[in-house]
Amino acid sequence: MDFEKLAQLDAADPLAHCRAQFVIPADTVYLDGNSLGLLSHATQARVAEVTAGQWGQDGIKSWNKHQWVQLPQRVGEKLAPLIGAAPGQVVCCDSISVNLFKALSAALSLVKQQDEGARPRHQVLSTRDNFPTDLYMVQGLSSIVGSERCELQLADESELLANPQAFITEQTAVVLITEVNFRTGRRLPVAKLIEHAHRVGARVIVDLAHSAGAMPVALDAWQADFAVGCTYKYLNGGPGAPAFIYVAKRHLPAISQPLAGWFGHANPFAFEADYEAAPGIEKMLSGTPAVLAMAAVDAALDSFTGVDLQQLRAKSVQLSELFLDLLESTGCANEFRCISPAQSHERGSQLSFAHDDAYAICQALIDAKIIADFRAPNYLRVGFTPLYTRFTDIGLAVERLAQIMADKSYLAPQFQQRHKVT
Ligand SMILES: Cc1ncc(COP(=O)(O)O)c(C=O)c1O
Ligand SMILES: Nc1c(O)cccc1C(=O)C[C@H](N)C(=O)O
Repeated sequence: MDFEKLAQLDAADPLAHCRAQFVIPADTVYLDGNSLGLLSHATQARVAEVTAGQWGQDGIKSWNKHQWVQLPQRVGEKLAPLIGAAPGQVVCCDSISVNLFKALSAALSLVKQQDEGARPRHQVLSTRDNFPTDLYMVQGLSSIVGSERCELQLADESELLANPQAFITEQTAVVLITEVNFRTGRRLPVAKLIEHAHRVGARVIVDLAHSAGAMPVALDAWQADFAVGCTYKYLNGGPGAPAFIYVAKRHLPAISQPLAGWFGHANPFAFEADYEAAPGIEKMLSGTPAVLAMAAVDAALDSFTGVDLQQLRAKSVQLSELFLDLLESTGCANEFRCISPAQSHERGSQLSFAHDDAYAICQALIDAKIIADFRAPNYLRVGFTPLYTRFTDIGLAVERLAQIMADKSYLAPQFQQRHKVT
């Protein structure tokens, strides 16, 4: 491994300075930011301040004094430029799953209004290989409103991309699409799918779980209708950090959502018996914000200040290409089947490899302080977070992977037992 050359790449990296903002686990190469991003020093300090300083010293006064009440909007506005959204369209709240439920209901009622009395369409089109929670939320909503109002229709991802018109039809009410496939890392052409959907009057919900903070996203330019995403992956908001939801401004006056909690009320502190939705994006809120967790997200987003997202994407591609090149040069690439697309523009910020012993290989890698992850049935995933992953890290990861494959140390009994949840 030519570590001198890798050090030169690190020295020339315009984002190299970002790494110092993070707490990097000792002697560890962390390639799992696609599942849980690392802690930043600023986040650590903010959580301490909000806990001891604000909650500890100011108690209940903090809702006003430290503007806890406005956190969902404030964090939403801070996040908006990272996903290509103009102000007034994003709030931070709940989980992706819960936000999907709200977005699905809102999108279906929007299409019903638009179809005015004609037999309302009810199909929600998604991909079979989507992250399961996305599909479960459609199934859950369907069990409440009935399949005549909401019915999940599944398409094979490759077939949908090859022939979108065959799947996105006049019967389609909503297209629910995740930009980057969590298993394969395949990046779907969202703008093109939105165009197809709009042509037949369908609305689109985009799941940005594996996009936000990893690459430029252009929700407004794409004319997306709704979007959801999490903050615990590439945005480094922390375990279980609250998610976000985007609603295009043009839809805000017409839409409503069923989880109509008091934080979405036009005047929450009037404590009125009747619900009146807030006029703006606040109507997507439900209950009290998780202040400590949201404060962590707020601080984590500061590490994107001054970061050019095109540069971020360029580094992500460079890191993934380097991984593939180095793996090839070690001679062990052919032991794996790379299930991620060959072309970098068709990938997110991860690579996935199929191998019968992927679970054990992943455990052996973790034991060697290379943090990757495993997804059933047999995929090894490595994620690249351009803010803190160095080119040198890729060299170390591939070197150790090659070693594990050469000495077959992954066959040791301690790596075989499947007892881990992630
Ligand atoms: C594409 C996608 N959607 C949704 C989720 C999860 O959503 P939630 O925040 O509700 O756990 C994940 C990963 O956890 C994901 O990869
Ligand atoms: N959200 C997660 C969790 O609460 C526990 C373990 C993993 C996760 C994940 O984020 C999984 C992730 N969406 C994935 O791509 O597999």
